[in-house]
Amino acid sequence: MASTSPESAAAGETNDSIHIRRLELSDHERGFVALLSQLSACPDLTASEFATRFAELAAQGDDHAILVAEDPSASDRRILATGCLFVERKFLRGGGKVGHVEDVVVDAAARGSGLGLRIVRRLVEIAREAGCYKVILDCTPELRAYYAKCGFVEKGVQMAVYF
Ligand SMILES: CC(=O)SCCNC(=O)CCNC(=O)[C@H](O)C(C)(C)COP(=O)(O)OP(=O)(O)OC[C@H]1O[C@@H](n2cnc3c(N)ncnc32)[C@H](O)[C@@H]1OP(=O)(O)O
Repeated sequence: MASTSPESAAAGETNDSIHIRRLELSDHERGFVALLSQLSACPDLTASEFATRFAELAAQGDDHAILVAEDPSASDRRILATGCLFVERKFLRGGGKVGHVEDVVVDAAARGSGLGLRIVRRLVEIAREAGCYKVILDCTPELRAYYAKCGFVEKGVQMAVYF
């Protein structure tokens, strides 16, 4: 699921010129890491560091998917948005699976046009197709309304230990 296979444009309610697909190795040159830095501290990675992490994630097969959005008609094909799903395999629920949505970010210049909604909806669809019984995520209180639009309901309390 992580890796190089092209993603069909399955999430196209709006903004149809934007293509959503799986992360590719060459996305390092298309500003993928810089885009992530709009979400959290994300120092640049060398091409070699990026390739190492890409290979590690690809080795997780269908348990890890990173989607990216691009405008194929743009000359530089910069990455405009991204979001990640990883699948946790449990003993609970008869060996059930839980999807975790992580690292959702839309480039500041592309926000407000439905791209964030499309990315998250597609990640949820992938989780459903993978047999997950639920999909969960952590976010700040300010993003409640956005994730509600994506179909999420508030549940429980987030706890963390930072190192
Ligand atoms: C699990 C995680 O990764 S949490 C981290 C989320 N990422 C970030 O905070 C990074 C910075 N922010 C962003 O990248 C973007 O603002 C995002 C991802 C939060 C939203 O992306 P956008 O493409 O702008 O959202 P999109 O245009 O699809 O909006 C969908 C709906 O949610 C609403 N919405 C979007 N952002 C917000 C917000 N911050 N607060 C309230 N509502 C919002 C929109 O108004 C829209 O509603 P509508 O359909 O009624 O018009």
